[in-house]
Amino acid sequence: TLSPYGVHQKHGQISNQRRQFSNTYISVEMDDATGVAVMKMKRPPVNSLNLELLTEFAISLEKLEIDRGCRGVILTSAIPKIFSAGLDITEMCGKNADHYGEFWRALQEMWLKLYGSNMVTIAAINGSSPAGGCLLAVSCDYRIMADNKKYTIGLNETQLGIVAPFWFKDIMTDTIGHRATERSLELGMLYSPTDALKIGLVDEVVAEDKVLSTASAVMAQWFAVPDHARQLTKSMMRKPNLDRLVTHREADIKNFVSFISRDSIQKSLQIYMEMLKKKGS
Ligand SMILES: CC/C=C\CCC/C=C/C(=O)SCCNC(=O)CCNC(=O)[C@H](O)C(C)(C)COP(=O)(O)OP(=O)(O)OC[C@H]1O[C@@H](n2cnc3c(N)ncnc32)[C@H](O)[C@@H]1OP(=O)(O)O
Repeated sequence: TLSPYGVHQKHGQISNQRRQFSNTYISVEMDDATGVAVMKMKRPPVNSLNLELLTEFAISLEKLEIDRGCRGVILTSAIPKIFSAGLDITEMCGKNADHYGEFWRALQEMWLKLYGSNMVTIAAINGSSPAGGCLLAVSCDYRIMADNKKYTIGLNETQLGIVAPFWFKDIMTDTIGHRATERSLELGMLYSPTDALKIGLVDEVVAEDKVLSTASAVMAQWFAVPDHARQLTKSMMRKPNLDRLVTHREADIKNFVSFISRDSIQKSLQIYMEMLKKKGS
């Protein structure tokens, strides 16, 4: 068995088989010849992360983690122009405290599995990726974004009147540095692919039709490093952030539930949702 922190040598299976498994909101295609799984989010219209999607995400990753043929995952979207719109705001509006708690625990669980994965994880960001969408991307080992100035990525929570939790902030800081994170989070900034590349929020920007092929090529480079050495290094780099959430998990849930239940926060989220709906009509 693998713990989120454990280290496990994956043996690639040589075969030409492609295996697929699909849930309601996640589909996975596993290529046994390469050891790479392509995991696609497919929740129209914008891949917003609801309880079901988060649960399926965590289960799919868990399945791949224990699959000895799988050494790497490319995370992408089946929805054109959108990677993920972040957390489903309707999960944080007008529900009761038990629901908020369950939702937040599912988000934590998904993140512990993704960020703590022993596999090589590459985000193929083929569309907009605000807030929780950005969290998914920065939790991967490498980020490739489609070159389209209409797409944005960043932690824009403050624009909704909410606050990115400490573990979002920690990995953003690890990715782009303290000063850039401070400014970015306070202002709730969303970056174009070119600007995201400049600050190191993504690692590469490529033509839209090259995102997946580039992800496969990068995966091959990462596979050239012996798994055990790469995994031990990843674990050493990420363990403090994982431990911090595990240690403070219940307090983090309590804090989220109490914050999101406030009347003023509910009002802010409702106004934001109305603004989104108006924009769309
Ligand atoms: C103590 C800690 C406390 C709190 C921490 C909480 C952390 C929160 C993290 C988050 O992730 S919050 C979510 C932040 N997300 C956003 O701000 C993105 C909002 N969406 C957009 O900007 C755009 O929708 C888009 C993703 C850029 C796509 O634009 P497009 O024009 O293609 O689509 P449209 O805007 O028309 O949306 C279609 C449809 O989808 C609904 N929608 C969009 N985003 C969300 C969402 N995140 N949750 C729920 N629903 C969403 C939108 O209202 C439209 O619905 P309609 O068709 O019924 O009008």
